[in-house]
Amino acid sequence: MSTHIGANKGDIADKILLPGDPLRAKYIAETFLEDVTCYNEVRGMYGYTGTYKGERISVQGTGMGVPSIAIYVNELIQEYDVQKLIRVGSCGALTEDVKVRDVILAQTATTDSQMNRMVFGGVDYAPAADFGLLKNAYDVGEERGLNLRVGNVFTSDSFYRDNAMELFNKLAEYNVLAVEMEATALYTIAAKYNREALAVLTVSDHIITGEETTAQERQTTFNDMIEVALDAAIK
Ligand SMILES: O=P(O)(O)O[C@H]1O[C@H](CO)[C@@H](O)[C@H]1O
Ligand SMILES: O=c1cc[nH]c(=O)[nH]1
Repeated sequence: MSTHIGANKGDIADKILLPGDPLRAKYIAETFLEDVTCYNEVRGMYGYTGTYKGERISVQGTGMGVPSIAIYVNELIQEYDVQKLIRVGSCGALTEDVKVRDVILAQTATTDSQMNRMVFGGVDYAPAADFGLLKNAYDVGEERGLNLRVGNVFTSDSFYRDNAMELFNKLAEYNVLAVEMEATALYTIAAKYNREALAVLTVSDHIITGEETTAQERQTTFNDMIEVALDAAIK
């Protein structure tokens, strides 16, 4: 057991999907995996291991925000030796050319989180996706005919902020495609331990146009995102 994960060594596969919502972890395990076992219920942050197309793979909820995902990613790497980590999350679009239901592969993650500043002092470290995983996910998405976008996302330390549009318009001007809350931490911690990481994100709403997806649409596009992530992980 690690501090926040109630699994024994060996219970967790070397490849893992990481949704923010633990109930999305349950949905992924029940819908896409076979021979599933639940290895974690600590804090209701469900974790499951099963097989996908014959390959062993796990899925673990991370909670929302940098401090929460950082706990799970640190423990998954240091205590359970996980090698490939793919976040599967939702995001809000910032640029006009990104549409709701699009799937975004986060090539890098701009952030206002203090996490890297605590490590690098005055240097602005640029957290980046693993190129092999990014390429796999892009190829898989293309084969499926999905409208995939690749680029910079903003990992925000707060969901609600004063004068949000001022910042969001500036980020859009610099071609930051969308806002979410975890990718930067995943990429930085994975880099520290020389592991492969990627964030695959579904656009659930558009910050600029106000467009939103219905629950049914979110389900369908989440399925596209999950299958891209699963196929990229085993490719
Ligand atoms: O859908 P998830 O993976 O939780 O991701 C997004 O949704 C949450 C905010 O509603 C934040 O965690 C953000 O990153
Ligand atoms: O607008 C959004 C949508 C999902 N996640 C976020 O952080 N913001």
